[in-house]
Amino acid sequence: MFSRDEAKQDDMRRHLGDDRVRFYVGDVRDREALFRATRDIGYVFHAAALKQVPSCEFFPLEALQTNVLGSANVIDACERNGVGKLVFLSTDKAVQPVNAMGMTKALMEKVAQAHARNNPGAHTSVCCVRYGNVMCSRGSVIPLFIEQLRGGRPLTVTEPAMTRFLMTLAESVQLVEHAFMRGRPGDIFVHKAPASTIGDLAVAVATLFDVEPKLKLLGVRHGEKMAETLASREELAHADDLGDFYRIPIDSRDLNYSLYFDEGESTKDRLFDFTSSTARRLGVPEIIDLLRTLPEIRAQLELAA
Ligand SMILES: O=c1ccn([C@@H]2O[C@H](COP(=O)(O)OP(=O)(O)O[C@H]3O[C@H](CO)[C@@H](O)[C@H](O)[C@H]3O)[C@@H](O)[C@H]2O)c(=O)[nH]1
Repeated sequence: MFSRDEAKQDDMRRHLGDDRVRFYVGDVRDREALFRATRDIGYVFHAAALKQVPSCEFFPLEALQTNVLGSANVIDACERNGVGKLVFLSTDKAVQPVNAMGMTKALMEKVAQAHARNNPGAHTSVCCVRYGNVMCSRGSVIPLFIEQLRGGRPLTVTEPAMTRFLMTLAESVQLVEHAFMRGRPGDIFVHKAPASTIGDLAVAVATLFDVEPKLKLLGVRHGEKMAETLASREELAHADDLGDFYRIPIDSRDLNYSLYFDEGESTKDRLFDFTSSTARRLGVPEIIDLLRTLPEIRAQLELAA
């Protein structure tokens, strides 16, 4: 476990109570600290990131240093220490990005793909997963809505028609496991997640906690999109459909495009971006059913009972 936050590490150390887990305090910006932490390690899951959209808008160079240069450092440390497999965690906000967080995550994906393309015999195989919103993750909108309900306050909704993909933590872990088991160098894996509007999500959370929903509209925040995209049509044109997932392989052509003149991409015209406004849309009853499956929500419902 390598991270900057010693308090969270301490919580996890107590929670796991397992001396096979080693903890390193450090920052992915620090190459030597990473090098020390990846010694004698078989596999690495790289989740370190600046991930809050508004704060990255105010401090884009901080996002660049952690999300792009830090990720390059992770690859470098893994290569130097002979780590076999590396999975990068990315986000739907990296596709056709409009905010600094998404732009830096898009560049992180490019760093992983360039490593795969430029080093065909590399010891370390790097692939990526792209998440949508993980329901109930720390600092996200569902725990915020619950806190607002508990305080008897209205739910602050940015824009009711805005849509987001909904993924459970269990599904996001499955996606990482899938990439870990099946990923080839440079692949990007995407879960075919359903989506909802934020207005419906707010109503579903209030209904579940048996409160008459009252919404306070905030307006779209810095750097937000009305809908997110998990895979672009250009990517889907050459993606493999794996049932619950798409695998997007690297474009392995070299820079000599004339060699590929005849290949064309005839399927592209028939495809659409996979976005949270075109994905399977969950209505309020379906969102409630999904919320009921989450351990965090169950615990909150027991508290409220
Ligand atoms: O008071 C609030 C806060 C947020 N929202 C909306 O709720 C949705 C989700 O917001 P939030 O939970 O803050 O997540 P995002 O800003 O979408 O970003 C999260 O989800 C991304 C995946 O899309 C991850 O990459 C990010 O790290 C993670 O913070 C968005 O449509 C917001 O506009 C509200 O309506 N009211």
